[in-house]
Amino acid sequence: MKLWRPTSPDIWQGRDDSLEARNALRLYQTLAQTDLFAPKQSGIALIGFECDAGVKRNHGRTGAAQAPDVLRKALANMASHSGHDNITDMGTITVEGDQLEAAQSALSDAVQACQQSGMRTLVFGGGHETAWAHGRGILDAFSQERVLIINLDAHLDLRKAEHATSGTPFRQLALYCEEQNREFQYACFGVSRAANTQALWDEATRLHVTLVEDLDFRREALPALEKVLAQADRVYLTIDLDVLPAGEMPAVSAPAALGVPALDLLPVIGEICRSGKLQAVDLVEFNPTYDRDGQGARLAARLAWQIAHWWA
Ligand SMILES: N=CN[C@@H](CCC(=O)O)C(=O)O
Ligand SMILES: [Mn+2]
Ligand SMILES: [Mn+2]
Repeated sequence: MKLWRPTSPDIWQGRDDSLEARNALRLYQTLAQTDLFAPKQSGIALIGFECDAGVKRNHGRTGAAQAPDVLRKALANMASHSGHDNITDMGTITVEGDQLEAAQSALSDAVQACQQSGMRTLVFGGGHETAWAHGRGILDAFSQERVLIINLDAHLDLRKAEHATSGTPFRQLALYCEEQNREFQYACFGVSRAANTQALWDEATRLHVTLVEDLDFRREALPALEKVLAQADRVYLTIDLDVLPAGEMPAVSAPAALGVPALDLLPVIGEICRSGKLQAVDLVEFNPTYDRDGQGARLAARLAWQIAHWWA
């Protein structure tokens, strides 16, 4: 398949404790690998989207294209508990030069095929241009259902632009829903008023976006979540790692000035996982160039670990 490659065998490696006990296993030992064009009937499809062409177009700091394999490596050595033996690594979609739209179409098609086959999708981006591709795949897979998009992000990513960037995915998904006469159900939690212009804020109001600001997160996130979940059949959760405080997550293109700590985000993520409606998750904007001693990768991998555990 063009624009696709399997994960190299040296990525899924770690410590071997298996002589201590049969269940002393780590994730690299319980994970399966298969080709992207051969989805299974259940479980979690882990797909990499090795792309920062959208970040580049959005004048951001590139480097997110290196994220998928760095995140896989950080996940590999974590202990394998319930849910982790459900993960199948289906390799990585790549982008050729500035051919972002072709890579996004490849990801959308792969996501739709995995979902229609019975798998849920966990995508390691990539810049937030990942979300136009992942979200479109989910909307296409569930064309008769109400799909709620939950974005944990300092940014609204509702920019107007002639072509796709990392700042436009939710505007693109809104237009896609409008073309199909579907309701655009978008909630952005942890958003920073200081990191979004009034024009973007006005666009969010026009599109009836549910907003929970970083300042109000502790008080408002769970009640707001309950409301939006009640009106949805399926949920697509996209986690832009710049929602975290820069001290916890320096490894992003646009670090947050304030941010929402992981320990505040996790109860919200837990509720989403337990809703029974969660179909798709991605972690985006991780940029290894700016990591410190692998701490950012470890935190991002722990979020993925926790989601796979709760999802089960
Ligand atoms: N993915 C989105 N990124 C932000 C970047 C903001 C910045 O560079 O400061 C956005 O477009 O709003
Ligand atoms: Mn974003
Ligand atoms: Mn962001």
